[in-house]
Amino acid sequence: MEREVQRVRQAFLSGRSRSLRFRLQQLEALRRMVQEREKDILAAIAADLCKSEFNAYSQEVITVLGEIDFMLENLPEWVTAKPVKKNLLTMLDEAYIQPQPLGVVLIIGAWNYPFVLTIQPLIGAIAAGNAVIIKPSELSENTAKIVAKLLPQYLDQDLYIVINGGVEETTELLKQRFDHVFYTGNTAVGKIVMEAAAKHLTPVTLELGGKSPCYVDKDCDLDIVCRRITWGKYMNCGQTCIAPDYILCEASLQSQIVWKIKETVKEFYGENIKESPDYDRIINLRHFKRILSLLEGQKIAFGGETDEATRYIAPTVLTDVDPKTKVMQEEIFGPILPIVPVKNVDEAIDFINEREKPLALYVFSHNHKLIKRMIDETSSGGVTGNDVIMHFMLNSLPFGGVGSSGMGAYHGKHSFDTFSHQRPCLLKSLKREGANKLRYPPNSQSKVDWGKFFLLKRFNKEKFGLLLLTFLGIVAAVLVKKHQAVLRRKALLIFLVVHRLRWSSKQR
Ligand SMILES: NC(=O)c1ccc[n+]([C@@H]2O[C@H](COP(=O)([O-])OP(=O)(O)OC[C@H]3O[C@@H](n4cnc5c(N)ncnc54)[C@H](O)[C@@H]3O)[C@@H](O)[C@H]2O)c1
Ligand SMILES: CCCCCCC=O
Repeated sequence: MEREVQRVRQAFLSGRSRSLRFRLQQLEALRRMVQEREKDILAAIAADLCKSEFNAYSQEVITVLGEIDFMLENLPEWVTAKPVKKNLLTMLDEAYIQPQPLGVVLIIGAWNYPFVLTIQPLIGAIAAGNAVIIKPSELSENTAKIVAKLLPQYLDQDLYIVINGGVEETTELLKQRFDHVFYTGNTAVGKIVMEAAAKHLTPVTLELGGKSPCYVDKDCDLDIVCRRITWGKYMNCGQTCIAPDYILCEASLQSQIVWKIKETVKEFYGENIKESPDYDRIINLRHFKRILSLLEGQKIAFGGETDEATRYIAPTVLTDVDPKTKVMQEEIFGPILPIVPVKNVDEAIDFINEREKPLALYVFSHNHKLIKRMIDETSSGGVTGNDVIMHFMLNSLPFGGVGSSGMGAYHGKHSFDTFSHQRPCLLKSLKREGANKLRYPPNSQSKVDWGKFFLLKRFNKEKFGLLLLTFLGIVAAVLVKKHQAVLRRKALLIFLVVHRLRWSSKQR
């Protein structure tokens, strides 16, 4: 493992990942890979999650292609140095921020969207000029294999490598020194990753999970609300980090919501859900059993049918759920939707604030003020009002958690920033030492007054005249510097005229 990381570091130190041209080439090659090998990629995702090719394409491949296009379009602008505002002390100097790559980045992916959750961070890391080691999730083994097979066929083989393996390999990998670790997965492992990274003082981005609440106000079009919730909850069989985990609503809405979600499930997946190509399966038996255990003691309004052999769990809704029960203590990450009745929006806000900060928050209401209030009075990684999931799709929005749902963010420019160091650069001249002497010892009241003037723009009245004079001197110096060429030409002209006149008078 050490040797592998060393090889990638050497490739980074060669400097070839840094040029804009190289980054664009690699991103274009990655796009070619996705387009030319689309069938293989879709087949691998399908094998891991019993997913149709349509679903795999629209949930994963589209996002990857969109992200590459966005990077290619904007990268030339992002990589350029950005001049910054200057103060009186630096007005004659050059000051700018230069984004630079961090170095060798480790990306640890999760299994639930196994392609997009490893390739989208990779796009950001390449765009920022880094070398990358990718560790896909071992649970989605088909996608892990295809990623390991295809990337070396299209990308630089020493700068971007895939290491496959489980807990043992990841533990070993995490002992190495990286310049950034980007982890997607559960919160418990997030702590392990952060602890390992801390040993090298390596910064981390943690894309974690949590229970994302969904508040449904009574001032709503429930048909539309329930269609949107049904789509976001049962997509990928509920195995979505930002799926609405549970519904909070007034008790009077409960039965209507149950009825409308049930009708929508029929509309989406037909009478025989098991036969629907649009309904996926649970990743493995461990998760299947974990999800089933959440149903114990609950009132099932509809759904609840299961098939262990195919890891099928029907879209399920639970009503009158007691917040103290197991289903409300951990992230569900499956197709079970509890409804927890609350008295009003105040109680919903308190309910959310009494728990860990979620990855997403959803609020449905015609009342815009109510949505704004929920946003102002709660905290979560991201928010979508009157819909679910959709903030993930807009790459101008940073995607990430807060508190126990994660730290840091990515997507679009936010990925570029995550994988870059914003290097502050100040370029001074070795001239103008007079002004610089003010900061050298021995110190004095007069030097402090100068400091106040330059940095705080505060004047000592007695010395105001002197300061004004100095300021005018600086302005004059700036003007002289700016018009140096013109002045030099004028002086030369005067010199020539004077000499000519003296020469003429001598002749006479
Ligand atoms: N915020 C996001 O973008 C996002 C996206 C997807 C999933 N998630 C969250 O991830 C969770 C589901 O994923 P998961 O954790 O089951 O995925 P997982 O089991 O695939 O684990 C994620 C990664 O961690 C590694 N790993 C597992 N145990 C480890 C250990 N002990 N030490 C070091 N590495 C280890 C795995 O090899 C894998 O690459 C959910 O909580 C979900 O909300 C978050
Ligand atoms: C439709 C794509 C959603 C991806 C969400 C990522 C977290 O699981």
